Amino acid sequence: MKQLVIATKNAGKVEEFRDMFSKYQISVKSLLDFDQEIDDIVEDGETFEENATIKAETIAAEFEIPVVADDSGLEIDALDGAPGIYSARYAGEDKNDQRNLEKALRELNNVPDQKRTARFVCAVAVARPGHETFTVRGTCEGTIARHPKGEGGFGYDPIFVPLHSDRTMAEHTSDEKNSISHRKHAILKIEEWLQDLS
Ligand SMILES: O=P(O)(O)OP(=O)(O)OP(=O)(O)OC[C@H]1O[C@@H](n2cnc3c(O)ncnc32)[C@H](O)[C@@H]1O
Ligand SMILES: [Mg+2]
Repeated sequence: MKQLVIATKNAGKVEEFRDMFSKYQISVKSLLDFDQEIDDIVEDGETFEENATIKAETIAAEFEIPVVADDSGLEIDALDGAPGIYSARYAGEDKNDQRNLEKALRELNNVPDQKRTARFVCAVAVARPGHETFTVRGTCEGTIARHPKGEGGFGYDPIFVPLHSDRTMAEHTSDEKNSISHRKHAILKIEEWLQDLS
């Protein structure tokens, strides 16, 4: 079994990468699996791609191994793309999913249904010692619901209704989410690289 390190401390992301990488015979290790304490990486880039690159290159340099990183978030059109790259800390430094989605709903309180369009964005960076880092981007279009619903997924999933669905992402099974998500679309773009990984 091939192994790949995902430079994330987000357990929800880890589970999705694990599920989606299993078909490539790749087992996933994350920053949650290291014995030593790994400091939080400062994500001070201006784009999802810059932040994914910072995370991947930090860990690839530290451990001299190939690393994949994910920087993702929710862009809400009526909020000019917010929370965007600031999605994790939208409602404060403690990165609380529930408070983040409540804040998004509050901001959209007076926004009518047809103007509640949004998308999930996922930039994936691949960093290897001695190689140029590259990034890909996947998106998932949808709208923001009036109220949170569902128990699946993580983050903003309870308020995001993907296009062509009448359920929130949190009401989708993990297999359903992993077939339409922004993360899935990003991973499809590195499929060849994943297949060639030794
Ligand atoms: O940086 P790492 O350690 O990977 O973990 P993180 O949780 O800080 O991750 P990001 O910096 O990429 O921030 C992503 C934000 O977007 C949210 N998000 C990302 N993917 C999502 C998904 O598939 N469903 C719902 N929310 C998602 C997530 O909850 C965070 O608030
Ligand atoms: Mg982060």
